Amino acid sequence: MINKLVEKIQKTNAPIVVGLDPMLSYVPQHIQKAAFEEFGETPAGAAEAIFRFNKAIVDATCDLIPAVKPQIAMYEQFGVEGVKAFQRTVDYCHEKDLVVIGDVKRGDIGSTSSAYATGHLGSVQIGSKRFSTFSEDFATVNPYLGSDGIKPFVDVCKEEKKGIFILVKTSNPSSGEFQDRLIDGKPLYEHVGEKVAEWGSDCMGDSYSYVGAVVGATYPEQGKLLRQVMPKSFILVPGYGAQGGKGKDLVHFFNKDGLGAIINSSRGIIAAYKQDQYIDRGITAENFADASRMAVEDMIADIASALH
Ligand SMILES: O=C(O)c1cc(=O)[nH]c(=O)n1[C@@H]1O[C@H](COP(=O)(O)O)[C@@H](O)[C@H]1O
Repeated sequence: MINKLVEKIQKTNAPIVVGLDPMLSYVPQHIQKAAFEEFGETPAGAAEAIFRFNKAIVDATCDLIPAVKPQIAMYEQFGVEGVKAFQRTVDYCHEKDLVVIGDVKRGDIGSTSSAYATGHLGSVQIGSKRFSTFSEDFATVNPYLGSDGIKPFVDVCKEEKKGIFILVKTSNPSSGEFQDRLIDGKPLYEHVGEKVAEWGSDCMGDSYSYVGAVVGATYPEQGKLLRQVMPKSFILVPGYGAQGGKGKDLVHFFNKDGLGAIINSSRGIIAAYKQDQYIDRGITAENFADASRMAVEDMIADIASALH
């Protein structure tokens, strides 16, 4: 799957991910109203509304982008119905030939990580049959439990040719509380980056490993260092747009081959229709998906101009 991700980035010339984080408050009223008329003001109604919202955004952007990243918390808040909307979203994005990064941030003791890896990336045995259930292409993984929490994900990645992105230096304001703590003279995130390089060394695609890292756009200096520490790992870079990251901050996340990083924006794309800059260009809640397309085009141009 890492090879497919690289190919799709090269084909679209767009190292970006559209983050499908559909808070109900981002879903335009006309979509909510139609879903509620059919399913009521219920979790099923909300789930239908967020799926319709996602579908419109995917339809408007899928020819421009290599990948999407649905964030499962946004769906789980609606319980079982929300999880069904997550699954429908994953399946619809696959129909559109997009690489799907499940932002599930899992990680536990080995046996439990193994079940997470099976559910999200692998297939589950039921009697004499096997089923692929969620079937994302990549999942985000939390490394706090150490190697035995990671290994089951790596094993499934090897079998299924899937991939993971391991949290190394997160984009949020408090990320330094633990991640920047010095251990043996080096920050914790650097130790984790070294482990990511080690875990990924025996699961290589053509040019990059199946084991990638998450490093926030909001920490460009750390990104520069981690790029050197993990030369063969793809870096998923959230924090662009709504969290303040800009194209110029991203230059050192990429390798000399122009690859090695994929930048996520969620609210900046899916809620673009609420921004003045797009309202000024004729956007209303009715044509919200056109604003998402414009935001994708603007993001691609911003990153390209920073890299050249
Ligand atoms: O793993 C992630 O994707 C992630 C890691 C991180 O360090 N920071 C971060 O913002 N994210 C996710 O990336 C998305 C960012 O959303 P926006 O700030 O709206 O672009 C959310 O889904 C976050 O959960």
